[in-house]
Amino acid sequence: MNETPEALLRLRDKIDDVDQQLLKLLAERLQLVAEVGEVKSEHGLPIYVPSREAAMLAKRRQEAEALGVPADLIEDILRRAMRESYSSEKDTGFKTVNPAAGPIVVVGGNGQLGRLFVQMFELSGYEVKVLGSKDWDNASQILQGASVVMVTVPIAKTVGIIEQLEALPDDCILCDLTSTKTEPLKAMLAAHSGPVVGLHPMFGPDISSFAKQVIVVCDGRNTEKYQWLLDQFALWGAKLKQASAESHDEAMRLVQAMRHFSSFVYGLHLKSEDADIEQLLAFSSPIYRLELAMVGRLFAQDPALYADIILSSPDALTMFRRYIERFAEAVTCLENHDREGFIRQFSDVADWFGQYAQQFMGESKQMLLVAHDRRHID
Ligand SMILES: O=C(O)C(=O)C[C@]1(C(=O)O)C=C[C@@H](O)C=C1
Repeated sequence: MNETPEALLRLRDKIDDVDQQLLKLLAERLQLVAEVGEVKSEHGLPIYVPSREAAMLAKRRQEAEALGVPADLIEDILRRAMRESYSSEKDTGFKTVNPAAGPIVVVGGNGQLGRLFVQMFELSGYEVKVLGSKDWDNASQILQGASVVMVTVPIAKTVGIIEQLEALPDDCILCDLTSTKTEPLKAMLAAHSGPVVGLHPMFGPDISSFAKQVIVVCDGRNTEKYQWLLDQFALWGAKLKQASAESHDEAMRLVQAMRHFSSFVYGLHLKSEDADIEQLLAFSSPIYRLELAMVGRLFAQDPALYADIILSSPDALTMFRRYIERFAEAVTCLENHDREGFIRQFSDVADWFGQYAQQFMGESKQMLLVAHDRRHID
């Protein structure tokens, strides 16, 4: 075995020194960000400030280039640092947008998503009560004086639970976090005569902060009375996207039902083919590794949740049938060795994607680079 040359050892020592200086600078940045968090929670300013980020990144990129440092390198580092900023600033707490609000009741607040909202409301200075499955005997007491009742229970139970809510204070905001919106919204409007809003957080409970996370908002009734709740979410850094319940549910057919179902079938196919995951991993290209991660992560989660998400999506099954037909047609095209036909269809789809194809090419390239950085090969 070759000895490590003395010159290399000396250079590595110097690199260690530089990395330690970087570490100290990062610690200093984190400390400043913690102070920013204090100032923001005192003044009620949002965690996420896209204009500041864009201006700062543009400036640093310019300065990097002047120093012969790749601009993408400093952007990667700063974006990663800002992810820490979001979660650090979250821990300092948030201004209470509506200090006069009575208790916030989270129905299903012991579930994972429920717990996340309980934590965020508490960090924002509200009194929070949980109405769990074992608390229904005391429901009227728990709901007394509530300013918000947030329903976050499994999809299949949502409408039943909403119908079970009785004696809500007239001006209390009734909202839900279910991943379908038409039926829950209808049920909420029927159960309550006060402000109603349907919400769908487009993320799972494992996020470290709400910064840049999307919440779909479907108006039910009395927008002006629930606006403070949306303002509170915005302070957490969330991006609110207004939609009708129907258009939301239609989009979810593709965003959720189709997405999860095709991952499920691909997993089923791998299992049925008795694929050797070790070998697939060893031979995988970066994009296949990402595909395995995307499919495999489904099977680390609750099957009942996915069954409910897929089954609750209106008309998803008829769409799956159309998908199978297209799949079969595409196979037939190949069986017929119709290379021209395949290329023609490919080009038609490419035209349909238009400029998004290039955009997705760029985005996925970035993801692949990050995934590759994390790779360790012995
Ligand atoms: O400058 C701010 O407002 C911050 O909160 C700090 C910071 C950063 O880490 O630089 C973090 C989040 C914002 O989106 C912008 C910048």
